[in-house]
Amino acid sequence: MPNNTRTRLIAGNWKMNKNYTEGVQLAQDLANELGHDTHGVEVVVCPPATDLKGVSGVIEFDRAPFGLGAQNVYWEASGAFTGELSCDMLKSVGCTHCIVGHSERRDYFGETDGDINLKVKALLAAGIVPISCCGESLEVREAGNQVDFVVGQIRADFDGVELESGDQLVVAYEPIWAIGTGKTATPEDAQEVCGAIRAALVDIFGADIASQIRVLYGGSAKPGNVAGFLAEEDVDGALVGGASLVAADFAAMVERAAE
Ligand SMILES: O=C[C@H](O)COP(=O)(O)O
Repeated sequence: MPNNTRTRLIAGNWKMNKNYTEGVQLAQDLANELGHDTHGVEVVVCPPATDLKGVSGVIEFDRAPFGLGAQNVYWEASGAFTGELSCDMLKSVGCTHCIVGHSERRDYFGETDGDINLKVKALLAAGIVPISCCGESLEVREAGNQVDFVVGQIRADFDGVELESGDQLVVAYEPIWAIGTGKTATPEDAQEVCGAIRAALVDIFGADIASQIRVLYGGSAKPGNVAGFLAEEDVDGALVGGASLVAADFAAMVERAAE
């Protein structure tokens, strides 16, 4: 278990996988694998928008021990924004968390730090916990600029953001070169950047709040390597892509986090 007071968090990002029927099935399989006790580890799954209501039903009726997160949100409350979802819509289907700033949204859909800043503020105002992603490209890492780059993202994404407590926000460090590639950062690589993220959070929010914000590692995390990341002082969990699509693997990661 961690030597700090932060509750470990294992979050699954299903990305654009699993239709409604498959998503409900995966949630039920995960509920069966986990049983009713996650031994002090918080678990969240983030299915595609079309699956949210169905997975919410599994959480409610099967008493599944995980929370529900969306993968995206728009900051306006309502109106003519075709294709977008508001915070209120996410809340109405039971979302407690929402991923923002994933590198896939930044790279493929042109999301900027300014967009992410507005999304973080809208989610906080709605009482939804943002899982705010950051991470450097291979080019940035090879130039040795990963810490400066990620701290710059954090400062821009949280500019003007105010928190009352550290459990309102989660940060996920995901080096882009490690996402879905099978190449993982080493635990030491993760700690270098997650430690710098924590220091930046202290600067932005103050030491008390920053000490309670969970910082996750993401990028080819799986049952066989997650314990190494969790052993690092500033890594409080994982944001899991591919391995979250296999109930037994994701449950095994939760088990590792409980050890
Ligand atoms: O949000 C999750 C990350 O992009 C990691 O994905 P991955 O575990 O498939 O590498």
